[in-house]
Amino acid sequence: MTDIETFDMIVFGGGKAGKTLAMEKARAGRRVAVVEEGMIGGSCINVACIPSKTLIRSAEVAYEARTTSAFGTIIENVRTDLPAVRDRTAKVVAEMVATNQAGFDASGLHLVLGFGKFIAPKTIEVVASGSIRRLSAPQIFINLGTVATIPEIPGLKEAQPLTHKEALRLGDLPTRLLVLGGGYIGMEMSQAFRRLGADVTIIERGSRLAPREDLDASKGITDVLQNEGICVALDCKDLTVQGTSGQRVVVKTGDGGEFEGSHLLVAAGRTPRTAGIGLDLAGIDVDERGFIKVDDQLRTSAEGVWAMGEVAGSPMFTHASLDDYRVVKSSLEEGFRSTDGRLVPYVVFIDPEFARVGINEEDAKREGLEYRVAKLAMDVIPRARTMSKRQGFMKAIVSADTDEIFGFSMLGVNAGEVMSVVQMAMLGGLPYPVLRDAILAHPTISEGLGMLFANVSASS
Ligand SMILES: Cc1cc2nc3c(=O)[nH]c(=O)nc-3n(C[C@H](O)[C@H](O)[C@H](O)COP(=O)(O)OP(=O)(O)OC[C@H]3O[C@@H](n4cnc5c(N)ncnc54)[C@H](O)[C@@H]3O)c2cc1C
Ligand SMILES: NC(=O)c1ccc[n+]([C@@H]2O[C@H](COP(=O)([O-])OP(=O)(O)OC[C@H]3O[C@@H](n4cnc5c(N)ncnc54)[C@H](O)[C@@H]3O)[C@@H](O)[C@H]2O)c1
Repeated sequence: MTDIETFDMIVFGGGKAGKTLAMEKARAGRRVAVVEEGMIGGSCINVACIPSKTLIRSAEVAYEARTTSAFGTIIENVRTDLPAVRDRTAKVVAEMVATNQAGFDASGLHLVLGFGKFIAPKTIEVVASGSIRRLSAPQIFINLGTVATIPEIPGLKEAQPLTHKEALRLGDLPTRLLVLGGGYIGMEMSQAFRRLGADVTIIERGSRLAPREDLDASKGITDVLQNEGICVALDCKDLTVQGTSGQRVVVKTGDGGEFEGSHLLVAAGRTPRTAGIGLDLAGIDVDERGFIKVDDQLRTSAEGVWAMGEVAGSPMFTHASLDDYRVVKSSLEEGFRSTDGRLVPYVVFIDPEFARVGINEEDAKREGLEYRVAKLAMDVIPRARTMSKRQGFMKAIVSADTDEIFGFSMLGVNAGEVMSVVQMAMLGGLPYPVLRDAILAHPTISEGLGMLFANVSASS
C-alpha cells in the first residue's frame, strides 16, 4: 500500500489560476503540491494563447511581406518556411515554460508530475511512468482546463483530425485546410494558415461567424476573412467525414454540400477534463456538460474544495482564470470578491483585431435597457489612414439617461489596446463625456475614441 503524503494544500492541474495560487502560498511558507500531467505552466503557454499568437505574428509578417508594394517597397519571391515558423513558435513556448519552471522552483512548491485522479475525498492519486503517489490535503484547488471537443460526426474521429495542439506544431503547410468550427480558434487559425499560404475553408454550423457579436461586427469579421480568400461556409449541418487528415479528407453536409481538403482542423468548442478523475468519490458535483459546479466564490459542492478556470465554467480566457485566482484568494481570506458581474474583456486576434468589453447592442436590446449607440468607421481616424489600416469600426453603447458606458466593441487595428482604455474608464465609473473631451495624443488610434464618443446623441 502506497503511503499518503500530506500537504497544506493541493493544486490539481497547473493552469493560470492554480499555478499563481500555488506559487503565492508556497512563497508564504505553506506546503503546497501541484499535480500536473505534463504542461509546465498550463495550456495557455504550451498549446494555446502563446503558440497561437506567435504563429499569428509569423503569418502577419508573411502577409505584410506580400503586400509591401502598396507602401512603396518591392519584395520579390516571398515564401514561407514552415519549419522555421514552427521553430520560432517552439522557442517562444520553451522560454515561457523555462520562466514558469524557474518560478515554481523559486517558490518552493512541490511539483508532482503525472495524471491525477481522486480516490477519496481530499485524496488524489498521481500516476506517472509506472510510479504511483497518493497525496492528501485539507484544501484542494482544481484547475484542470478543457480539451478540444471532437463532435459526434460520422467519420470524424477516424479521419484523425488536427486540433489546435497539432496545428500549432505542423512542419508542412497544409495545401487545403478545412476548419470545422468558426469560433475564436477557427477564425484565428484560418487567417493565420491562409496568410502562410494554405487554401482555407471554414465549415460552420451556425448562420454567422461570431454569433455573440452584433450583426455588423459579425459581418465585418466575415468580410475580413473572405477578402483574404478564405471560404466561409455557414449553416453546415448533418455532416459526414471521409478520408484521413494529412492525406485527403472530404466533409459533406446534409444538404449536398461537399468540401475537400488535405487537412481537417477541429475547432468546435471545448470539453472539460472531468471524466474519469473520481470527482464522484470526492463529492464534487458537475453539471450536465461535465463542468464543475461552483458558487460565486468558486467553492465546489465538497467542503474545502474549490475549482477555477475553464473546468469551473469560467469564461475561457487566461485573464478570467487569473481573476479566478483572485476570487479564491479572497474566499480563503474571507473577503468579498466574487465572479458575479465581473467585466471580462476579450480580443479575437485576427487582423484587424476584434475586441469587446461590456455589452453590445444586441445584449442591450435583450436586456431591455434604454441606451444610445455611437459608431465610428476606422477609415476616418487619421492614424488608421497613415497605417493603411482602414478596415472596421468602433461602437459604444451608452446609457440613454446617465452617460454611463455600457459597452464597447471594435473591429480595427490595435482594437485590444484601445478597448483597454475604455475598460479603464468603465472600471473607474467615468461618464462617456470624459473620454469624449480628453486630450488624446495625435495621431493615435485611441484618438478615435474622442470622435466616437462625440457621436453619442444628446440624452432624451
Ligand atoms: C488555441 C487556443 C488559443 C487561445 N488563445 C487565447 C488568447 O489569446 N487569450 C486568452 O485569454 N485565452 C486564450 N485561450 C484560452 C486559454 O488558453 C485558457 O482559457 C487558459 O489557458 C486558462 O486555462 P485554465 O486555467 O482553465 O487551465 P489550463 O491552462 O488548461 O490548465 C489545466 C492544466 O491541468 C492539467 N491537467 C488536466 N487534467 C489533469 C489530470 N487529470 N492530472 C494532472 N493534470 C491535469 C493540464 O495538463 C493543464 O496543464 C486559447 C485557447 C486555445 C485552445
Ligand atoms: N483570442 C482569444 O481570447 C481566444 C482564442 C482562441 C480560443 N479562445 C477560447 O477558447 C474557447 C474555445 O474556442 P473554440 O473556437 O473551440 O470554440 P468556440 O465556442 O469559440 O467556437 C466553436 C464554433 O464551432 C461551431 N461548431 C460546433 N460544433 C460544430 C459542428 N459539429 N459543425 C460545425 N461547426 C460547429 C460553433 O457553432 C462555434 O461557432 C473560446 O470560447 C475562447 O473562449 C480564446
